Amino acid sequence: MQITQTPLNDVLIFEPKVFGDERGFFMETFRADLFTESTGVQTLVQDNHSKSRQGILRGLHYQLEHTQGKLVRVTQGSVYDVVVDLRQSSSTFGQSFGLELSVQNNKQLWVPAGFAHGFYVTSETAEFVYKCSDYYHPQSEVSILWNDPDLNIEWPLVNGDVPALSEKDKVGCLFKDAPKFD
Ligand SMILES: Cc1cn([C@H]2C[C@H](O)[C@@H](COP(=O)(O)OP(=O)(O)O[C@H]3O[C@@H](C)C(=O)[C@@H](O)[C@H]3O)O2)c(=O)[nH]c1=O
Repeated sequence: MQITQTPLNDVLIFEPKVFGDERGFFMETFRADLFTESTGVQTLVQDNHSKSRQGILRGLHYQLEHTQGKLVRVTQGSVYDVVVDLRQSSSTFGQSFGLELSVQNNKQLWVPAGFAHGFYVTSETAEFVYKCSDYYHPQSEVSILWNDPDLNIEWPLVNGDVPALSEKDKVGCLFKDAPKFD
């Protein structure tokens, strides 16, 4: 497993070593020892799996209570994945970082607690799988608008289209009005 830093504090990329042979491939996708050593997080308690069509954008989400760190990856297709640092004490507060996660590159992104997270599906369909450090808490969930003018995220929109959003994400809040972390 190769672990690399990103431009945002505490956001890490995990790249498993892939062993290919005539049968196909093998890779370790998660090891608690390496994970805890590099993130400081002891336990991941919930696994999620979603499937989306091309042009779907989910995000930018976070929970104010039961704040979740998320170890995210793609098991089919490709997405553009984005994180936003909402921690006012962080030197990268207010900055975003995006990268492609795909079944080809096998990259996993560690999204620490205190970040908003979202992704846009660039392949025909994509399956998205992630482990979370705390449980779903819809009462404290916040959605920030994908096209917030202050964040100015460069989504790689297919054919320049407007992304398809859930009703909740259509009425997301602006970054400037979003509740932040200390
Ligand atoms: C996230 C989640 C949703 N649900 C339910 C609620 C709802 O009926 C249905 C779909 O929920 P949503 O529309 O919120 O799903 P989705 O838009 O995929 O939400 C996810 O987006 C990405 C970007 C994240 O970072 C995740 O943490 C999560 O917020 O699934 C759960 O039961 N448990 C969960 O953990």
